[in-house]
Amino acid sequence: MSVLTYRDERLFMEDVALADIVSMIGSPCYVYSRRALTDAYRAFREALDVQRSLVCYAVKANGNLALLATLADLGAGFDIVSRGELERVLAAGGDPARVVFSGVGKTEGEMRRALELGIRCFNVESVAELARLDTIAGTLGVRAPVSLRVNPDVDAGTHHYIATGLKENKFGIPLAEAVACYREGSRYPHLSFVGIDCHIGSQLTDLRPFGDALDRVLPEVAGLRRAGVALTHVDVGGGLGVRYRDERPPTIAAYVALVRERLAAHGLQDLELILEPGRALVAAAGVLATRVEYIKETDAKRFAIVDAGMNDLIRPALYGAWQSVTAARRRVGPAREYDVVGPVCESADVFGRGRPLVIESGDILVIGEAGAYGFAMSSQYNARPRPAEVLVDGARFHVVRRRETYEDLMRGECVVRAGSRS
Ligand SMILES: Cc1ncc(COP(=O)(O)O)c(C=O)c1O
Ligand SMILES: N[C@@H](CCCC[NH3+])C(=O)O
Repeated sequence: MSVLTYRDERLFMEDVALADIVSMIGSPCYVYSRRALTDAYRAFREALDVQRSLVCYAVKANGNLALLATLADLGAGFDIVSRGELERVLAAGGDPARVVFSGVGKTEGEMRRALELGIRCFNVESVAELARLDTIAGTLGVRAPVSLRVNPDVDAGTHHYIATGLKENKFGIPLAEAVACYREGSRYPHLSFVGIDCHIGSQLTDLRPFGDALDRVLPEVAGLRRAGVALTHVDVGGGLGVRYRDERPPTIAAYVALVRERLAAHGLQDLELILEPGRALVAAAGVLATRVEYIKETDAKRFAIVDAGMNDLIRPALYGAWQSVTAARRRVGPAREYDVVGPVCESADVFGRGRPLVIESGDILVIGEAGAYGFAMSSQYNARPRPAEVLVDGARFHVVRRRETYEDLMRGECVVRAGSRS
């Protein structure tokens, strides 16, 4: 957890003690490091330097406006999958001309809004979607920029819930069918085929599947070029993994080097390169801080019951994902093993099993690598208001999303008693 360091006995993010944040704004809370986010973005930019390129942050990983604004200010583009994400990008000052729109189920309303704003490109995932986009662009009197998301039928070697590049997955268009669409592009008078896109899954810790996918897709791009269909960009999606426990994911530099080497091998180095990283930008920049409410010992187990639950961070419950658990105050004494569990009424509400800790009730625990798919996947299950989000910036911190209130829990609802007139 390089974003965190102990100073004396206290755990710091940048120059702020996590326990100080919690004592001021309460628990649980997500805490993000602006420096870590900026460093990760710059690592992509530096690796890409010599190639015309655009880093489109995958908003789904964490759509907090303060993080989006940080990335927009650095010049990032954005990969969105819904109108809601588009509105977030706009609210954060993102440039629609740097937005790519992915997703298998874009509605008419979403397409219309994105066309009116003049987004960079639609990553189209089916022939039916092509037809719909063509019609809507026609009614608006514009040409929609299109990149087909192809499904290369490659095993990403990741958790099967987050693998997207196999032919049985719902994502993308089979390669041969996509090639036919490009060749018959004139059938769609209101579309302009500008790029090709491929995203095979998330949390990839090996370069090989990325290389395999490129080796299937790029020869087709070269073939299309020979046939007179000149695309201007290749979008390689996201998916670069991070280290949660003992994984050894490739560095950003090694990943970018592989992509550039494959483009050059197929004579496509002049194409613009688009990337859609999510996790690799934000996972390590964030933690979830939570207080130990109770320590409970039974014949079978010792539990640390914390005030965050699976509704706040679902990855361990949903994927069996391992995330680090560290005490915000280092105590001396023998470590004991705890199952770190939340208050939610589900046996899956476990953040970690058998974790060695030296803690007392009231202590703050810090769940690491929680910046990606943490708050973004949170819910109010068990009628639990969602946590606050905080951005650390050097020695200062800002609440960038206030904790939800009990009024927030019931917002928009009303009571209708039997016999009421509508
Ligand atoms: C189309 C698309 N692009 C980008 C991403 C971001 O993936 P990751 O967070 O693994 O970089 C995803 C999510 O897997 C995605 O579905
Ligand atoms: N939610 C997943 C990643 C999904 C990626 C979505 N395309 C995770 O936490 O690992």
